[in-house]
Amino acid sequence: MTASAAPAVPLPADWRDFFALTKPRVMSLVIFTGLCGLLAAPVAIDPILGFTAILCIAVGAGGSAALNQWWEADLDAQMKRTAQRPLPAGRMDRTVARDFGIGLSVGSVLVMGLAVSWLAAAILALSIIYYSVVYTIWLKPRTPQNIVIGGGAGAFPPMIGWIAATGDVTLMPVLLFAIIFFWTPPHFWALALFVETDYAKAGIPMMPVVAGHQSTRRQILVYAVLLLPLTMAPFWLGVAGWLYGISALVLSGLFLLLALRVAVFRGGAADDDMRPEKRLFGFSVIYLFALFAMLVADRFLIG
Ligand code: HEM
Ligand SMILES: CC(C)=CCC/C(C)=C/CC/C(C)=C/COP(=O)(O)OP(=O)(O)O
Repeated sequence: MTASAAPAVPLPADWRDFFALTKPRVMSLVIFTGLCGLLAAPVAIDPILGFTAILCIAVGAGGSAALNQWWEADLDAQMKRTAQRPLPAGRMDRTVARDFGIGLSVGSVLVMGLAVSWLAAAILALSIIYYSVVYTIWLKPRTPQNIVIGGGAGAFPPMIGWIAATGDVTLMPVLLFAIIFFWTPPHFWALALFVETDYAKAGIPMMPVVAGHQSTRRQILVYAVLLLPLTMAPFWLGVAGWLYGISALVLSGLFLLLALRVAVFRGGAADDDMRPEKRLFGFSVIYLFALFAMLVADRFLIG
């Protein structure tokens, strides 16, 4: 465990620190994919219940992010990218962050269960435990495959949204899970390549630290190749229409080109020039937003 020192300085935590503790920028995509899962489902959910379900996904994701930072405060203090977070910067007491994380997590699961669906609540609980315990405490410090296995946590929200609307699991939510699962390694390894020195310093066995640049780049390419048929599957299987199919082809094609640039062409960039990686990371976020948005557009415009 990395939780130890309580800061000796006054703790001027305000609402901005609590908000930051929920990793709002990262979780925006988690919440968006959850909303898309709910809207893409073939059953229209009552708007108040739908809003409650999304709120629970947001609050649960935020709670698990707070627990992640409670556990990793000492690690975060060692990395430039994370050193200004509320805990390593000493603006908040650790137990407050822990209790905030537990409160949000438990509250979100209970409200989801009582108001929407206990199956959705169970999967929300599983995602929270997966991120804050299985990934953060167990996998992240132990194996370079941490995010491949841990990626499951972030892949559940569209499934939760779908179940909130329909009450059951069919092929489509499983495909949506698989898309995010296979998207996560290129998303994260691209970032890990350009912040690699930080992870090495903190002793975290991220893939670029353990396997080196070239091996990580090749693995990014493998996942990008797999993503193309996987994102096309809903169209091929007839569970999404042509608007989604064309969008998935274009978006996954671009993603693959950027991954090829990372692993093969490099567009003239030298090995230590991480511009191709930065571009792939930036596009990975736009890619997932756009893919899920087109899935919903397809459902409403094409049927
Ligand atoms: C185990 C899986 C994942 C890992 C290890 C990971 C890691 C990261 C890290 C370290 C960052 C930089 C964040 C920062 O310093 O602010 C980041 C950014 C981001 N991640 Fe992930 N991520 C994962 C999965 C996901 C998933 C599943 C989603 C959404 C579906 C997601 C969405 C985002 C977004 C939107 C950003 C950009 C935030 C910004 O605009 O700065 N990530 N990710
Ligand atoms: C509904 C629900 C519970 C969703 C959870 C979603 C989930 C798994 C998100 C993971 C994304 C994330 C913030 C990774 C950060 O990795 P890190 O914690 O290793 O990054 P850091 O170095 O920035 O702390």
